[in-house]
Amino acid sequence: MTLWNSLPLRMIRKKVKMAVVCLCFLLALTVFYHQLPVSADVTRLLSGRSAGAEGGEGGGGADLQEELRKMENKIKTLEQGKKIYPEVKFLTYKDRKRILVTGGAGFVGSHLVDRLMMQGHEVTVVDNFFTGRKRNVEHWVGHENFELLHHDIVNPLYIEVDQIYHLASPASPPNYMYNPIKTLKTNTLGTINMLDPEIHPQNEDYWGHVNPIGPRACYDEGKRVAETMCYAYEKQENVEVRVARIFNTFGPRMHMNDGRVVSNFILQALQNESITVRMGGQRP
Ligand SMILES: O=C(O)[C@H]1O[C@H](OP(=O)(O)OP(=O)(O)OC[C@H]2O[C@@H](n3ccc(=O)[nH]c3=O)[C@H](O)[C@@H]2O)[C@H](O)[C@@H](O)[C@@H]1O
Repeated sequence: MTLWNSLPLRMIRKKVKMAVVCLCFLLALTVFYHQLPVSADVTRLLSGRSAGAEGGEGGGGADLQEELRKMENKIKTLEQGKKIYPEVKFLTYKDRKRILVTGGAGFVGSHLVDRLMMQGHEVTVVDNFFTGRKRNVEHWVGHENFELLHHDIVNPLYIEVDQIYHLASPASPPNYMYNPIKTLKTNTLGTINMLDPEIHPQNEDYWGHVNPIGPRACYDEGKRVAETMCYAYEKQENVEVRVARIFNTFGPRMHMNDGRVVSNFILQALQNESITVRMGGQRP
């Protein structure tokens, strides 16, 4: 055995090797760190000095601090569960109305809700979500002027409001024909439940094609009875009533498979299909 290979010397050799490896690693780490674009800013931030103070130009540290402050505020807002809502007008107690919108989670109803909320009113939506979707009104959920109730208007609802917009009803043919009895109940019993006061949609010079037994009768007749009831309440109980008959409304939030003419046309056009015009275009 030579002196070089003796045990103490072998141990010293091992330690020297390890020290060289550690030094190389530290050297590589330092080079890598100085190549990171944020390293200078982080160093400045940690030492509390701005770029301007250090180099006499720029002010990048102050920008970074501003960004950090903004991010902190965002995190705080998220932690507090605060949501950013569309801007609403402020109405005084005298002008602000408590408004109930039945079917407010539906296509037309949800746009009405947007308008009323932005005008500064207190809005309560009642919907059984048969065709409506929470997502149509989710941008208001949690707002102090907004309330969403999962309720079927066929059952009475005791709630004190100044106005009611009554839109709860399946509107597209496949939906209202799915359960004709329920459609009739919603438009008759549901309307009675809401009459105190009442406003509901359907150009008043249109008198329709009356067919009390056809597949669409559940909707048509239901709406007719609902109108008759509204005016009976107006005459007998002095309930202030407005009736709006809307036709073939279309726009954002409409169901793709709504089944009515405009959405059918749009869908067919988008799919590069022929557009279906029934009865020689006499009626949609
Ligand atoms: O064009 C029209 O004449 C129709 O316009 C709108 O209907 P629309 O918004 O197009 O249809 P949907 O998106 O299906 O909205 C109806 C809402 O009523 C709700 N609904 C339906 C049925 C029911 O029993 N209860 C109830 O709350 C649905 O969930 C839905 O949110 C009105 O809501 C209908 O009353 C009207 O008949």
